[in-house]
Amino acid sequence: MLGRLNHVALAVPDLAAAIRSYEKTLGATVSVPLMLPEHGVTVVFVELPNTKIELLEALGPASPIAAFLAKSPKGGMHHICYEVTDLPAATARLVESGARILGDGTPKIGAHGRPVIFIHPGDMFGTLIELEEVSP
Ligand SMILES: CC[C@@H](C(=O)O)C(=O)SCCNC(=O)CCNC(=O)[C@H](O)C(C)(C)COP(=O)(O)OP(=O)(O)OC[C@H]1O[C@@H](n2cnc3c(N)ncnc32)[C@H](O)[C@@H]1OP(=O)(O)O
Ligand SMILES: [Co+2]
Repeated sequence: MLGRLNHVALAVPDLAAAIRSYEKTLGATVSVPLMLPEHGVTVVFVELPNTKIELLEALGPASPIAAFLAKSPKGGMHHICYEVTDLPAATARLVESGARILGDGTPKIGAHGRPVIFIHPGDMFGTLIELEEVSP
């Protein structure tokens, strides 16, 4: 069921500062900021040879990142995203196993323009897990 690790997401209190640090200090290639109000985030991707780092800043008062930063003001690891080729089948297996799918339980379109879901961290041993559907 699981494919590649699509990204590791880090919540940051100041995206501009994080971009500068990744570009200047780590010499990274960072995408341009993308505002995604439907997710309550502004996001950039740090390209790595084997996966991506997603840097997330809160967008709007209802942002999940704002809630995260209220508990961890300096930021931190927010979620990891696995690729799957059949999101409906993966979702059905998770629901059948008793895991909670966050939001209204249906996929949203993520930053890559593909369907994503999130699994409640309480049902994944304390880590927020995102699944992103990719073509087989
Ligand atoms: C860029 C677009 C897209 C992509 O394409 O990649 C994204 O990645 S969007 C990213 C932002 N969107 C989301 O995170 C959506 C899913 N998240 C949520 O629904 C909520 O953030 C949450 C996970 C339900 C947490 O809600 P919150 O209100 O912040 O806290 P709760 O009190 O309800 O938390 C319950 C429980 O979960 C623990 N928690 C909270 N956040 C995390 C986390 N990031 N990782 C691990 N655990 C987390 C929290 O501490 C609570 O634990 P207990 O107290 O033990 O119950
Ligand atoms: Co993500």
